[in-house]
Amino acid sequence: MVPIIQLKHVDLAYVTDREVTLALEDMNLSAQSGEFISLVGPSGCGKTTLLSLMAGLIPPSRGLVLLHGKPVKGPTPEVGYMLQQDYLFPWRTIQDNVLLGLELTNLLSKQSVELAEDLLEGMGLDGTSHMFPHQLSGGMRQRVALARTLATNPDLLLLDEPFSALDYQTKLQLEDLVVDTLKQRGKTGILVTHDLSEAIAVSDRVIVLGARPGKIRSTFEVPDNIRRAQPFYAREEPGFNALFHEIWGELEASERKGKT
Ligand SMILES: Nc1ncnc2c1ncn2[C@@H]1O[C@H](COP(=O)(O)OP(=O)(O)OP(=O)(O)O)[C@@H](O)[C@H]1O
Repeated sequence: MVPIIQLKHVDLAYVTDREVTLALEDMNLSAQSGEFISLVGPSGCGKTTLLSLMAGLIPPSRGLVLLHGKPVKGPTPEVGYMLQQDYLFPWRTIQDNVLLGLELTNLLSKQSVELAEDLLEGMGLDGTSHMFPHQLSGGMRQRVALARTLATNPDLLLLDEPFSALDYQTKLQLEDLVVDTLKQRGKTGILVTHDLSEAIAVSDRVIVLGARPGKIRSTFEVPDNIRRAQPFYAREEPGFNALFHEIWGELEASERKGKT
């Protein structure tokens, strides 16, 4: 099967008039449709850069980034991006925020309002359509951001630490919601996180990147019993702690290598 997203021998160098920073070197990565992958690694190893490449926000300096087997030429509605901050527009209603992506891509239709209502209901936010972002809690705003990302019906969702600014309870609830929503819709998710237990609880695979220039250091398949459990309960499954310690060891080794 053609992977939904694939990076082949990708280098990414940031060039400024002062210096060249090689953020990624010979990166090879692919995700199959419906998979959920987490990327973990030391600060500055290129995780966000990797998502920016997949989102078509920056082109690779070398190599290929392929979406459904075709080179990524720029941002596309097929790829959704969710960040740590919700970036809702404070002057727009919740409904208008949800519909922003459709509006920007000229895809608004008579059915759009209904779609926004359905998405908000799916996020447990019925009745908020005509409210404004400041009237919602941080967790609710992040749900609106998820609804907005889903409104354009992307095949691939890129998630850059979307839960890290939330309190612990809300974070666990949102992890469940995101995983459920993606599974139900058969979407692919790629999550960047600094929270290793979150990475294991939500993913099919956890990929550990080495210190800059980022490369894949190792890949861990999450066992079936953990994958099948809801993220909240996955943490209690047999084998969870052992896997956590194994990946933690890799992360520590990767950090140490970066400092030598
Ligand atoms: N626009 C840019 N111009 C120059 N260098 C950049 C730019 N963006 C990122 N970098 C550098 O590229 C490297 C990778 O950055 P990136 O943000 O992808 O790492 P990260 O793994 O996501 O980090 P963190 O976990 O701290 O968020 C870092 O050394 C960073 O300083």
